[in-house]
Amino acid sequence: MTIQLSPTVTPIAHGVDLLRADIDRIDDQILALLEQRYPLVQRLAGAKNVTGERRLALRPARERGIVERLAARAVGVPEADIRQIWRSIFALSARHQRPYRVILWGPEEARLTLTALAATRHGAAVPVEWADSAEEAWRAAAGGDAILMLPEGAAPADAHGLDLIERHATDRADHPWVLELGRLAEAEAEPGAWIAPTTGVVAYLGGHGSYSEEACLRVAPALRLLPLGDFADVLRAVREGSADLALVPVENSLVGPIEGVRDLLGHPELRVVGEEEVAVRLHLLGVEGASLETVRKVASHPAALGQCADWLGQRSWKEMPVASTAEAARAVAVGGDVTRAAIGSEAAAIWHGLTILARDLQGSDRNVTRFAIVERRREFA
Ligand SMILES: O=C(O)C(=O)C[C@]1(C(=O)O)C=C[C@@H](O)C=C1
Repeated sequence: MTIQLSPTVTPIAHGVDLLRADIDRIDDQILALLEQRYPLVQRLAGAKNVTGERRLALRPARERGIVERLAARAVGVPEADIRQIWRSIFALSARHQRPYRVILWGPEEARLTLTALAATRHGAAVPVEWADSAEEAWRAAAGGDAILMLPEGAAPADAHGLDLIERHATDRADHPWVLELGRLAEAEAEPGAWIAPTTGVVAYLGGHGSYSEEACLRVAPALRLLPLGDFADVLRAVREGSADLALVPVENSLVGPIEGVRDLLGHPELRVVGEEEVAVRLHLLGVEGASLETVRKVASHPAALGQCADWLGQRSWKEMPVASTAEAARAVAVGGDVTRAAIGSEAAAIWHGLTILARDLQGSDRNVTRFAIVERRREFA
């Protein structure tokens, strides 16, 4: 759309009036476009179901995409100006979709920086409050209706459960970075929009024959597999860069959320980029010579033991929770003991040379585990 402007060469006495008339015409156009933009934002609120959960309406990845696209098109408007103008639009739009406030926390010397940053980032439309402690600030943001801004390193010990919205550089040596954190929608990237890398390393729990391995092979078959001992190690590998991707189970249709994973996923340097569902069949695996009569102890990951609770309830075997189904199978194979069995997949039986003593112990025909595909946030990469 091109707007008809007055000729630029005008006598100076009339120049100001004519220029202002042009500016008024452009402002009318901007307003007319905002009149069209606002209802679209409202409709998006419905599509995003921002009232359903206590989570922010803000979508930082989408905001970055818009600013990048506009900056690439711009000729005379600097990128910093585009970012500043659209930040106000985004903050107002998000606030119309679902009200939020900004909570600030930091030492005395960081207060000016934080106040100024909150104002430029969210504009005057968003209420700003100071918290009395780091813990209080964190709790407020974890409630889902507030954004927390604090200098890097000022987070309370053991803090988790918030997503990184943005990392702002400041001009202060004593607090060079301010983090902006909040509870974002589960997978901020649209499901399906993520494209698996074709080189690199994928970390997962367990080893050969685990369902996590199956999830990795489905999602990113070209990547080198990096099996690790527990969920904390798997996600640390992504944060520290020794893996490009991690796959971790978050929920199983029979036993619900997988213990401990959700908290670890809340780390601000991590980002869930997609999901993969894997149908899980669990079998009893033993060494040669073992049978249902010889077994006394059964080892597996607690979630797998839980999925077989009905079947195991009919026996008086001792249940041994271990780090993963693959680890259980490995230990049984190495032990060579007919009184011990593992619960795991057919692939685990093949990998470890075990015999399947009983099939499909899971309590339902439809036993599905949902895996999160996790990357390091771009800001930290
Ligand atoms: O795309 C969305 O999800 C929106 O809510 C729209 C919009 C926008 O104004 O463009 C608003 C807030 C979000 O942070 C990102 C984009």
